[in-house]
Amino acid sequence: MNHMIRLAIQKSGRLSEDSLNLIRECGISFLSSTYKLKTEATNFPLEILFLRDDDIPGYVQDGVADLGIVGQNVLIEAGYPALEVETLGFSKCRLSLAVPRGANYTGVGDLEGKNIATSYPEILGRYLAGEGVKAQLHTISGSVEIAPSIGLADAICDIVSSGSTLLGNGLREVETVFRSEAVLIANQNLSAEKQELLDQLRFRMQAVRRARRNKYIILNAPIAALDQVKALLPGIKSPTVTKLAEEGWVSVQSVVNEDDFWHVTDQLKAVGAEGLLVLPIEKMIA
Ligand SMILES: Nc1ncnc2c1ncn2[C@@H]1O[C@H](COP(=O)(O)OP(=O)(O)OP(=O)(O)O)[C@@H](O)[C@H]1O
Ligand SMILES: O=P(O)(O)OC[C@H]1O[C@H](OP(=O)(O)OP(=O)(O)O)[C@H](O)[C@@H]1O
Ligand SMILES: [Mg+2]
Repeated sequence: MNHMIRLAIQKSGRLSEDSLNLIRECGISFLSSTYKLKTEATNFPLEILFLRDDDIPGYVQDGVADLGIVGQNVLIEAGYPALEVETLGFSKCRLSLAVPRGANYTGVGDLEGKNIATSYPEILGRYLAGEGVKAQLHTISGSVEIAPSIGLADAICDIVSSGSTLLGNGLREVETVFRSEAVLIANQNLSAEKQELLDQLRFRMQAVRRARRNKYIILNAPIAALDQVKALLPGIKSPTVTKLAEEGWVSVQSVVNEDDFWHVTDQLKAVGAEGLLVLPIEKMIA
């Protein structure tokens, strides 16, 4: 009986570093080198395959790999949405339509009858059908942003993050077609043993993600402001409150969401909190 689970990740590209970091932050150790396309973890029954990202959904669907990490854009384009089991919060980007900066564009209807270059004909085709627009799609596998300037297309649909590639190629983003982030995908017919390993991995990944989204905060506050501080820092169950040696003051320890951090800090200071210390959290198990 094979009790090892096989995870496919991108060999080199936008997903690689964050995928490797996530596995390591889950407490899994392994040796990796540029030339080795397969490695085994030393402290978890996990084998890691290093592949082109486009091949990962098909391999997981067929059971060649049990698990994979890919962008939702690649997963949906490949036609296997049901394989997704966990969003991972990195490699966030969008698939957008763009036209030459000077082109007259009033709405998606303007693309009727036009040539559009893309690496995502399935996702784009569905989007345009939903908008009732008929266009000619030219599928190219990379450097899509060059297409209008060499007369290959009137518009493009490709991945955008900062927008610098569009800017550098004289293009203007006009419609968001799809929003994407990295996801963990899994074969749908895993053995009971592999399902158990997947559950363990998901548990660890969730603890890592939760920890990344939160900070540990320690502060001093006058006892008179304690109720307001508690309301601002509810923590996981409730904050820890200990007396300071100085009369009339307490130390409060709690957890705060990164997104709320600056807003909450301003309010804490406004009610008299002092000496705030903020620490990263390594793992967070609810
Ligand atoms: N600029 C970006 N910012 C954030 N995420 C991105 C960006 N570009 C791509 N991604 C995400 O990362 C995934 C991999 O992108 P990458 O450019 O490395 O793919 P690729 O060139 O097709 O790689 P491969 O050689 O493995 O086929 C994309 O499918 C997308 O989900
Ligand atoms: O909006 P931006 O921040 O400029 O990012 C968008 C670019 O990033 C990706 O390409 P990448 O740089 O990964 O190169 P690739 O074409 O080799 O995949 C994507 O295909 C876009 O071209
Ligand atoms: Mg690819």
